[in-house]
Amino acid sequence: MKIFTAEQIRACDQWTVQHEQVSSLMLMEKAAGRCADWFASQIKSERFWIFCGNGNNGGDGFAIARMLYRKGFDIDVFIDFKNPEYSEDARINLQKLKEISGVDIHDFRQVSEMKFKQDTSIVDAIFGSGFHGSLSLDYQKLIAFLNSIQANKVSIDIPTGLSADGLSDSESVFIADHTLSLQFWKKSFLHPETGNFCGKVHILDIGLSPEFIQKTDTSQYIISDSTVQKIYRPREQFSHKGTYGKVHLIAGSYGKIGAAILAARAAVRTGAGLVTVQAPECGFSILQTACPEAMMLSTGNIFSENLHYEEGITYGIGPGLGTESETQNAFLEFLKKINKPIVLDADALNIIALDNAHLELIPKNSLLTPHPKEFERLFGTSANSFKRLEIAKENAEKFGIFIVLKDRYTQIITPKKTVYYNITGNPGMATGGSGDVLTGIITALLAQKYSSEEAAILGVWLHGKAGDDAAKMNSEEALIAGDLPESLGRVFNELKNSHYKKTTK
Ligand SMILES: NC(=O)C1=CN([C@@H]2O[C@H](COP(=O)(O)OP(=O)(O)OC[C@H]3O[C@@H](n4cnc5c(N)ncnc54)[C@H](O)[C@@H]3O)[C@@H](O)[C@H]2O)[C@@H](O)CC1
Ligand SMILES: Nc1ncnc2c1ncn2[C@@H]1O[C@H](COP(=O)(O)OP(=O)(O)O)[C@@H](O)[C@H]1O
Ligand SMILES: [K+]
Repeated sequence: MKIFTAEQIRACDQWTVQHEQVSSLMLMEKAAGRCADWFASQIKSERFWIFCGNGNNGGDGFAIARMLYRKGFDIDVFIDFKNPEYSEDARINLQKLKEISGVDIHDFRQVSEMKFKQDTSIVDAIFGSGFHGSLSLDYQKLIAFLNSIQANKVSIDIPTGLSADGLSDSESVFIADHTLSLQFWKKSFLHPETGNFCGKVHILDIGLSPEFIQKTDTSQYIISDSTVQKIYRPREQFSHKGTYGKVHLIAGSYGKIGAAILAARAAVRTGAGLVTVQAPECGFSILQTACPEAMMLSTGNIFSENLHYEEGITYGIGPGLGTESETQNAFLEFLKKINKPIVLDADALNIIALDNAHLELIPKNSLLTPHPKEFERLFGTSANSFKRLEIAKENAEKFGIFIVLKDRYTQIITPKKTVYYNITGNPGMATGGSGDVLTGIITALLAQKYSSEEAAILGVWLHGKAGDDAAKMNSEEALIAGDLPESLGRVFNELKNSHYKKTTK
């Protein structure tokens, strides 16, 4: 699914009005209808306070107010009495609303004097994708007041004060529990500094032109279920373990053998034909007990100093590896021997980060899976996550590598600077060892002859889905990394079923 800028969304809006049998007023009616249906089916409140601005976001708010009133809800609408200028479609919808005697329209400056009943929901239709600059004092006070109220809060299209494309200049931003975004994801929903204001994002299809969407280029995408279904290949009937590749995980050291176990369990559950763990002997008995499906190769006593290289193996290196000087030397020598894509995580990245020259040793099309701190060690600090993404793009291109930048919405950055955001997963996965599982998953997919790009996209999606399945079983709080490989089976079954549904009657 493509992510468009605010400007592209505006162009899509205009194109739809010019090329399809629909006026901008009808489009607003459709958008408002989808929102009103969502409110009626998802929100328990009997009454709504709807705050409307002077542009089309406000227009959506007026139409939503009318529709919710007709559905039997108690509605109060708040506008800016000091500014009588409206966009054409907002003006028409305000007029329609004024014709309904049961809806009270107030100046928003009166809100703090009004009695607030507990089950009221607050709707923010003040500013949407047309917002720029910062808010005047009156609006800042309004947003501060609304943010201070305990209520269910919903933003239409985008929380007021936020920009669709990145950081905004506004100091005050409406804090929503839900954002009903029209047709598209916006980039700002996907980054921590801005996404925190959106609450849960719901994308409502308002039927904008598929032709425009198809022909308009972008370099940023959401990984949708349909993208993953196209990548996924079910297993072949006449296959054997050799068909599904040999994985070697170079992982674990004294006190961190769990990381190797988690990666190994994930690799066997992701369908690799044969999995071997290269680890120090101190971990052998626990590894062989915890994951008997995997074989072992010794790399030392309590840390790795002697790595084994063989042709035809897919390597995933780093979880719990340690950064002893012997391990550093062994790993860097090992890198020089490899000429096909590998997966590098955790301490493998920390060793590379010790010297910029090490980056040159990474085979082309390899996958690096840093969390933000590891990313900083590799490529330097950045002021915010938008700048970090730009640095990631430059380096992915420069070194011909895929960077899997782990976050709430993990970003995959390709050597061509395309960005894929993953939206599966949940905060339950913020627990030690989740990243080790991802290394096992991606390495197993690479071994099964998925391309680096496919392995990254399918891998992060599967990992997040497994997290969602595990949270359903165990709650986000009680989720532990070891649950993730156990959940993969249900995720694969779902994926396989949707694959066959697409190809059979
Ligand atoms: N994307 C689409 O296809 C559709 C979009 N619609 C709505 O239209 C919205 C975009 O409408 P607009 O382009 O009119 O933009 P907005 O309504 O988001 O904002 C523009 C209005 O806000 C004012 N404004 C902007 N920045 C301000 C600031 N810092 N302080 C005070 N006032 C400020 C402008 O003067 C203008 O009146 C979307 O967010 C969505 O809600 C829907 O009506 C239907 C279809
Ligand atoms: N709030 C969150 N929502 C969704 N996924 C998350 C969240 N926090 C962490 N994750 C995921 O969990 C994994 C954590 O990886 P990492 O930090 O390397 O953990 P570890 O080093 O303990 O294995 C990443 O894949 C990340 O995307
Ligand atoms: K809004």
